Amino acid sequence: TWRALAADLREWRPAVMIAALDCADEANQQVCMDFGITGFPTLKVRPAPQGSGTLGLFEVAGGGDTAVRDLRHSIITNLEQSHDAWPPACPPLEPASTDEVRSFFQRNNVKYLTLIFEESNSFVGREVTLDMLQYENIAVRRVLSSEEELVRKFGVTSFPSAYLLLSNGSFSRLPVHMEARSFYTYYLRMLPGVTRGSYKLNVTSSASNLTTTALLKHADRSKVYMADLESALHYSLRVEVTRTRVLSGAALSALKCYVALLAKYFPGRPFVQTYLQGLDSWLRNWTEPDCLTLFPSLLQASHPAMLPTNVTWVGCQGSEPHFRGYPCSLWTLFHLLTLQAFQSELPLEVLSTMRCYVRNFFGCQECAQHFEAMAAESMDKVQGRQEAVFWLWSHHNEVNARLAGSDTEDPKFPKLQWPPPDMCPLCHKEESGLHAWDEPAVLRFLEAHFSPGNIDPGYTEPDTELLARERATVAANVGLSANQPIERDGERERDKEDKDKEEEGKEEEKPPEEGVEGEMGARERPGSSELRRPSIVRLSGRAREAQDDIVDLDSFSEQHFKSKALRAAGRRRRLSKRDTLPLHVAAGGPRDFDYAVGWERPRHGGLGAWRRPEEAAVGEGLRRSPWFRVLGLGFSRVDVSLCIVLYFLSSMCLLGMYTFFRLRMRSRKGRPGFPTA
Ligand SMILES: Cc1cc2nc3c(=O)[nH]c(=O)nc-3n(C[C@H](O)[C@H](O)[C@H](O)COP(=O)(O)OP(=O)(O)OC[C@H]3O[C@@H](n4cnc5c(N)ncnc54)[C@H](O)[C@@H]3O)c2cc1C
Repeated sequence: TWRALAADLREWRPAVMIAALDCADEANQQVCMDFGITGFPTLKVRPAPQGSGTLGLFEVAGGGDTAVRDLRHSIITNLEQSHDAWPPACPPLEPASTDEVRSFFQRNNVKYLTLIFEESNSFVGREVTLDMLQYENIAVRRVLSSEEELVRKFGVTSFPSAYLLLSNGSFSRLPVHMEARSFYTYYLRMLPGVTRGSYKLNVTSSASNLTTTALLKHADRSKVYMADLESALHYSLRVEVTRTRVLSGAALSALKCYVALLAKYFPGRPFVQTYLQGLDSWLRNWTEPDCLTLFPSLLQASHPAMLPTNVTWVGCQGSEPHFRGYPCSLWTLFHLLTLQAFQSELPLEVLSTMRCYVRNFFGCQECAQHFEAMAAESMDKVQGRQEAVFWLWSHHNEVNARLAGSDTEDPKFPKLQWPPPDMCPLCHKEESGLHAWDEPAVLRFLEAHFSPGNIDPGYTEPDTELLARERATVAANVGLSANQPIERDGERERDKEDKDKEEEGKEEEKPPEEGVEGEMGARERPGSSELRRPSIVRLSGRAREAQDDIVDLDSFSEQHFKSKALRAAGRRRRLSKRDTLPLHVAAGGPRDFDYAVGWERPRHGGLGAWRRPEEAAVGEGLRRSPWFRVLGLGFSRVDVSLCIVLYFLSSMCLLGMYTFFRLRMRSRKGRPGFPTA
């Protein structure tokens, strides 16, 4: 549709230009967000900027099925409404008056004037005007049927009809076979003396059809690649979800379900799992009034929380950048999850989450509509876990069949009924001369193919490099060099001791909210009218105005890790006086945890399963510390100790005075009694 539209409006340049922007490409994420694109295809009209430089965007229509004619009409209507920013190269589109026509040749140096008589709701006149924009020696104006004087003068009997006026005052009706745009345009372009202008579109080299065909990575199609899965997570959470301007209601629930599912079943690297689990607990509770209190316990998890930010397609690599990639990885991810959830009590757990995700976030709107239609037809009928696996497999094959031979098919990776016979010979059989699937064999194949053991870590960034980079980022964020320990024993320790005391004093003096806010990003401040959001909620430029919540998963990871390091630094400060445990997480030293134990993770362990006893002890201490602050009412430890000492001394003093006076009283009472005898 868009290509047809661009071809149809080619002659309208320079008044109207059609440009395509690939919003599926992460490199265009910002500009697509600025334009408010939440799915594609979407068509936006941007009037040529004038003075103020404001965009003044308005949406014309969405949906690839909209007819080119309707889109063309919408563009004209929107052009006419944008009085403030009339494109400089756009001819007048409003109807001509009798006076204007009468004096036309005195004011314009052209050979021909074409008048198209039409009803007010007709677009032919304006379309032909724009079609002839690049042609010289001719002008086109529309005249409405209500312009009686002109209608009478030209003897117009039907609408639309076109009349050609010459500068000598003679006129004639255009002898066309059909009163239609293309017939008018063709006739006018053939007139003697009418020539095409010299307008040329400035095409920069980047706009030309240069495709960089990178060397294809070696991929074994019998494997599932972790690089594809992590790229899918990155793209879905950081690109696709953040396109949603208002994250509330159904979209928020869909995100929560999606993240909860990932946290539960995604067989990822431990730091990715920690990231997902952290995000899940945060999202799960963020509407509750006390949700933020759960966050500190998460920060005590010893594993760094991280989701790699690079996109690397391996099993989903296309022969050209616009083929395969993300949609392929999303299918792969959900197949994997249906099989990981095989023990789940809820057969629809994965499918309904996928349905919600696709409906709310999947950028390809056409795909989302097709998927929703399939889901509405039969998804609810799924009874058991095995049926859920089969439902996704068979419907994916349905999509493969529909798309085979379409222009979205990568010629190097044709759409097949999957798994093909060479991948799973036992999956195929013949029944009465027709192909049939052997379902038990298919299930066995799917279980093996989408098992964690079949996930190839190839092309993922090695854990050590990723963590080192992350540490460097965190260290930079907290103002330390990557190789510099946050604190060393001995000299540095003693030098810092006094400073520490000071800082501790200051820290203890802070009201309890501030201490917590430092870790969690935000908290309602007493006296502040505005409820501050956790720092993992980013307000995008546009959303900021409307105060819409956009969960910024990048900053979630960053903040999570950074605050963990900050907290650890604080914790270390306190611990360092008692022992000399090095702080490894941010210091770049050997890790005090072993996360590279493989891809498996404790299924039901949750966060606690990753915690070590000493962390639990430290956690206890930290959990108590806010109470200490509350009881201390802002006094430092020194203040409290002095109070206790003074209290003790004054008590002793009182006790001494009491004993002294009591003894004296006794001795006085006894003295007069002696001489009575
Ligand atoms: C929900 C959804 C709906 C979509 N709808 C459309 C649409 O309407 N129109 C459109 O043009 N594009 C649509 N797409 C994209 C399209 O389906 C492909 O994802 C895309 O064209 C890339 O194709 P591919 O060759 O990489 O393989 P994909 O079809 O994406 O498959 C990815 C991988 O999954 C495996 N696989 C293939 N078939 C199956 C199966 N039946 N069961 C299990 N695993 C399988 C293979 O290893 C394959 O490499 C949709 C994508 C999704 C996620």
